[in-house]
Amino acid sequence: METDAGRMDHAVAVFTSGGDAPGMNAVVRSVVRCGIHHARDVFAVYEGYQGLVDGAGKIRKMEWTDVQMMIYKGGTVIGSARCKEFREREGRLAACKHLVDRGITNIICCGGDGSLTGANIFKLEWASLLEELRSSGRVTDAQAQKYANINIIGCVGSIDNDMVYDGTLTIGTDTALHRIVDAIDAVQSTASSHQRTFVLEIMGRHCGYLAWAAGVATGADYIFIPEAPSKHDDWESVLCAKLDHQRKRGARLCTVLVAEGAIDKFGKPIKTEYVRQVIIDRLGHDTRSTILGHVQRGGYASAYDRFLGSVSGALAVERLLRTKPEDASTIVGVKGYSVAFNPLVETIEATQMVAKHTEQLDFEAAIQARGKDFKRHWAIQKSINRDFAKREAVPDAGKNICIICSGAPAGGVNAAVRSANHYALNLGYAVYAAYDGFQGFLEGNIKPLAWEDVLGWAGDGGCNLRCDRSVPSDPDAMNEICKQFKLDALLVIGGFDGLKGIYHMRDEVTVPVAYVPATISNNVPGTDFSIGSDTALNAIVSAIDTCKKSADASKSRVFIIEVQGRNSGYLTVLSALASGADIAYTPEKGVTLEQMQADIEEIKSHIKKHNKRHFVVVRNEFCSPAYDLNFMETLFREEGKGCFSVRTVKLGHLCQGDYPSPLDRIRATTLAATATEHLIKCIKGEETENKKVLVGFSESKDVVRTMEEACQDADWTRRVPASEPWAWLLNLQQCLSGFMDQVDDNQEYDATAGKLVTNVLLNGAPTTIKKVLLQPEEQDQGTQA
Ligand SMILES: Nc1ncnc2c1ncn2[C@@H]1O[C@H](COP(=O)(O)OP(=O)(O)O)[C@@H](O)[C@H]1O
Ligand SMILES: O=P(O)(O)OC[C@H]1O[C@](O)(COP(=O)(O)O)[C@@H](O)[C@@H]1O
Repeated sequence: METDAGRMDHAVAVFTSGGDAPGMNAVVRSVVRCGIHHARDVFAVYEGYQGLVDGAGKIRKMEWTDVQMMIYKGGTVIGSARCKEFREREGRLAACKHLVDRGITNIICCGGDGSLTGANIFKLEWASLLEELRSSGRVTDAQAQKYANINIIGCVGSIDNDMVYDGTLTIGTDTALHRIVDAIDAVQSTASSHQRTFVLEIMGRHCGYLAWAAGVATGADYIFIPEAPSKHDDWESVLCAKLDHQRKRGARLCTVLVAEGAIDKFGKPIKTEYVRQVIIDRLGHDTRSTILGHVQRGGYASAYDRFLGSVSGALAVERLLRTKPEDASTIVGVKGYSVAFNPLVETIEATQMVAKHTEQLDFEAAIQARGKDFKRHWAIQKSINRDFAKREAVPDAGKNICIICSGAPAGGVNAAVRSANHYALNLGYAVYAAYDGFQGFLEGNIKPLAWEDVLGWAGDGGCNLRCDRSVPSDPDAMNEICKQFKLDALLVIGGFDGLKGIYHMRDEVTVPVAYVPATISNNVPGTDFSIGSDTALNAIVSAIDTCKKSADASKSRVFIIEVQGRNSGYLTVLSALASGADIAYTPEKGVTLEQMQADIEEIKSHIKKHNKRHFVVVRNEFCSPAYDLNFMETLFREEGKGCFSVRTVKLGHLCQGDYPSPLDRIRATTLAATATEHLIKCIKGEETENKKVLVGFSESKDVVRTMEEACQDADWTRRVPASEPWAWLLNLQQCLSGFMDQVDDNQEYDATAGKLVTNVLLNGAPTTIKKVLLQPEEQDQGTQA
């Protein structure tokens, strides 16, 4: 059996297969660059399995520069196809031969469950395919021995988010949500003008995730999904009663979403046109329908999908390097900032079970099999949408919850307020709003917030309750206001300073308080994400895309782009990673003159050796107390010595974004509902211990944490958590951009846990890495992009 060291010279191939999904290009880019980083030959297989079967020019060796300017694009630059031949042994035999000829035994397949099933069949059959080729003389004995094993890793590319696995979203889902939510926002504004009802069909043959998520993000009134049809025989009456009620309470429009594969409880398909006709016939609403179709799969990739594709591709390469012949194939799943490798066969089986349960009309099993979060999140959506006028009598009616927005505006805050408001009202609790943050609260600027008041807030940017940065510090004053307004609980939505205030008064404030983190800086301890950070990332990434394209049209230009974030480099690192920027200067690492000079020299060397035309430096507003944007511009221009031109952009408050992103709306809705649920438990006396909590995310799951737990590693002076879970992504960004500075390689890959959560990319001496990154052009001059 060959040794690990012996396998180091085997090449890696990456292909995209099945339905295309935005973010696939980020996977390809990441695999190519990480493979080269590890001194491997990397091939891209064009047109999915068809390329493997056809061989020849469809399997191309990739160089560093071949994957430039592709991260932002939708679809897949290397093509995808549905290939009949690969379903037959003859086709797979041809594929095996083409791979052996090129010394490829490491495969990364980015596709849906069909593609990954094909990959598994290929792996299981590999030995017999090889033997057939050897016995017929098409490969030599030596080749058969050398390439006796094939390693396969899957990355899930599918806009449907239909994989049942340890991983939050599949690649492409978030971008599809951007397209869907944009379309629904647009439709809602015209629908509102004419008081219309719109029925929209959303993709998802077997999976209702897109319809659910789009519904939550846009505040849709009714959602049909395959896994959870209405329990009523006559769903038409239920739908119409709901829409009628909405209208009578003042809603100017109604939105109904129908997943492509929606069915009723008898398994009969629910078609968009039929729904429209029912609404016209029974309610007489002016009702229109729109089938969004392939628009949902197209367009530029969202920031999250670029992040997801980049991390998945890199970690797939890392995993391949450590795969032993006896290891089963795995699928990469990303949750928060950590990665899980899921067993391929079991994952696909679990995924297919959902469709089977649905076919058998066992919907309880279907929604359970989707994963427990889905069931819970579906229930949250239903609670928010429930018709509160018809609610059963609630013992705690007469209790009041007050919402306070603190800090700076962040995309999704209004969705959080809407969610908390509807959730609480539907359970019989009155909701109050404090205007102008804690300042307003302490001044008694508090008013009831009616159900109708927050209509349309799911997609609103800014902060409709108005926020301010004051930090509360007087618990007596807080208690006095609660007493005066008969407030039984507080829901605070905001950034670091509000949390700090609540944390320090936690024992003195008498009412329960739930804190939902919301700031674009993503600097709140106790959570992986804060509301608003995804909107900000998308705004920044889109601005960098524009600058990159402008720079690419010029001859050798460096853009230095300053982003917000205060003492947190989150926005800097994540936007650099997602946009394919070259250099990221963060407050955590700081920036020295020496570092900038080294980077300038590196830029010059890239221009000479790789003929690269543009460079992007992303700097955080606080990355250096001494070297501001103007200084950097002067330094780069002066030391560039005419080799490149320099332009600067200070994004400032544009980082806060305009309309909140789908992810922020969904995160906000879920967190606020979970927080309100917790407050209600406290009011009811069901929760007696943890009455001051932070409701945030851990590995993308919503979690309720005590203030002590959440704030245990808060650095109160720098206003950041002492350990930032995303910190290792700077290493990945550097690896993928080819600009690596001095790195620390102390952290280890945890083989027992099967998890890669550290800077494993940096194993090996930094100087060697740098050299490897610069080698490809020198090795093979002929393959420029
Ligand atoms: N059981 C299988 N055996 C061999 N190849 C398969 C199998 N299932 C799918 N494939 C290959 O994967 C391709 C894409 O699969 P498909 O189900 O269409 O898309 P997706 O990957 O998006 O689920 C197919 O065209 C075929 O080439
Ligand atoms: O609007 P202001 O008060 O000038 O604040 C701008 C700051 O607000 C933020 O957008 C968010 O601030 P926080 O980090 O305090 O939540 C920062 O990234 C930025 O520096």
